[in-house]
Amino acid sequence: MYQSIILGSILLVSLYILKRVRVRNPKLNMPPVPRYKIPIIGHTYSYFFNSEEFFKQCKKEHGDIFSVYVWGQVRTIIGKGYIHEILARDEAFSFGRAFLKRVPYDVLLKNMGIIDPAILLKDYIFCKLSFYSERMQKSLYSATQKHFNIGDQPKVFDNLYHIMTEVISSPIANIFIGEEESKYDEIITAFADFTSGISIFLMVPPFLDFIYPGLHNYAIRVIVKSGLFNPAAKNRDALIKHIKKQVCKRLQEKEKYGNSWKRPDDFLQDILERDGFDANNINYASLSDKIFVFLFASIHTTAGGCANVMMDLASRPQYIQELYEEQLEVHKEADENGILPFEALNNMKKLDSCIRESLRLAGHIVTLEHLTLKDYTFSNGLQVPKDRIINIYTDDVYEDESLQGPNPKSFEPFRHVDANVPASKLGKNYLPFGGGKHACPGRHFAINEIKFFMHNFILNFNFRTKSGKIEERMRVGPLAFPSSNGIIIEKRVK
Ligand code: HEM
Repeated sequence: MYQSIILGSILLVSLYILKRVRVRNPKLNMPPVPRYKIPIIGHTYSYFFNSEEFFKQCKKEHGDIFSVYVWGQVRTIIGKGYIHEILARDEAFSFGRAFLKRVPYDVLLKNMGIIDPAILLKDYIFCKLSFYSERMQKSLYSATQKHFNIGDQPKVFDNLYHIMTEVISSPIANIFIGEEESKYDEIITAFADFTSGISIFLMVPPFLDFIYPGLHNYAIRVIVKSGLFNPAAKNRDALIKHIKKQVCKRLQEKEKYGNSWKRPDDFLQDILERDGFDANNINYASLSDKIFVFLFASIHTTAGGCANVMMDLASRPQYIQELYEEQLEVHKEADENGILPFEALNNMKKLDSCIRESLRLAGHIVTLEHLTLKDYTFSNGLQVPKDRIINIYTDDVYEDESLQGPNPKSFEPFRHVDANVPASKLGKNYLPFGGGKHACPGRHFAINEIKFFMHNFILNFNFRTKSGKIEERMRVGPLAFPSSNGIIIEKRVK
């Protein structure tokens, strides 16, 4: 027993020393590392429990680029002066590779094959935003009716993020696997459950990396492979069942109607045709994983964005009336079924500004994790090695008056109305969608969804926080998530 403890301790200390040697790579002009008191723990405590103050202090002492020692590894933090280098140099910094270190998609979606999600989405979905607008509105409207089904009495809703993953899963299912299958609760639950499952990978801090860098990733891969926690395996059967049903139906109809068959418009049909559809050899596991890969990117982010906008307004109900008046005016453009023309989105100026403000103040202190693909020298001469985790110090951007205007951290929903900067417009003072070549290609799609959802929500309901106070974001270390506290919703008397 004692022997194992002694051996274990020697191993830990050796690993620690080895890691420190790597931190001080003598060949590179590395960013400064602030002093820390406890070996192995390093800056982890301040990073996790006092991140806002900790990073302010680090920046004050060390400038725009510095490294911190957390979860047993060194990561480099990039302040506002150098963020553009990370976003512009995709040969050196990768958001996707850093994401894979946290979420093992290669194991979760092992049947996916090689695809470029951004290109597929651009080719098949984002070029048809106006075409999909009516379906997006209808499915958002019916999902809202279902999930915010209240009578004449006010009702409390807790955990908006959870509810919104179900609401947003509805238009996503409609556009990705078709109108018919999106009507099944089983599919909506599978989409939402997969999304919430993946978000857990991002929320769990990599404790095991204290023992050895990379051990956390190794452990989660084992857990996923063993099936102990695998949101894709859990929901794959449901997705395959519905895809199969659709594919069989489409094959039969195509056979029956020949050239007069009206091909359904959705992503499923697009990728079937793109992959040289062989009716006798359909790989359903591969098809389902190709759909899964888009779900987290499109549902988690948009549901979180919606939940934040709702909570920000519920916290400040004094702004809702002005937004209501704007939506009433916009709604005059709706047809007899309540469907707005695509162009009506441009007239929701105040709502758009409010959404931009909510995304701007999402609350992360550092975020947009990237991984270095090679040794890199910043324009100030500091260097980082290959395989280094890089975090962008977003709070540095959002608390800067010269970039944001007066009271930069206060939520002012109409701050952007006159500035002609819609919520989807990227800028060096606005980073929710990243930037550069890999800036989120789904941002217009996402903002449209949030606007259509909020349009109906504001027209139909009054809402306020249950606590009667401003609800802040839920903080997990330097990251922020929508508050899970309740809001009270009641039907608007028209
Ligand atoms: C409010 C909602 C959303 C937010 C905040 C968001 C945020 C982001 C961010 C920060 C990135 C990384 C950008 C970078 O590397 O610089 C990204 C990438 C991406 N997003 Fe979004 N996103 C949202 C909605 C969506 C939606 C609805 C879709 C798809 C329908 C989508 C698809 C993607 C894809 C495919 C990428 C990878 C782009 C690439 O690597 O080239 N996103 N998103």
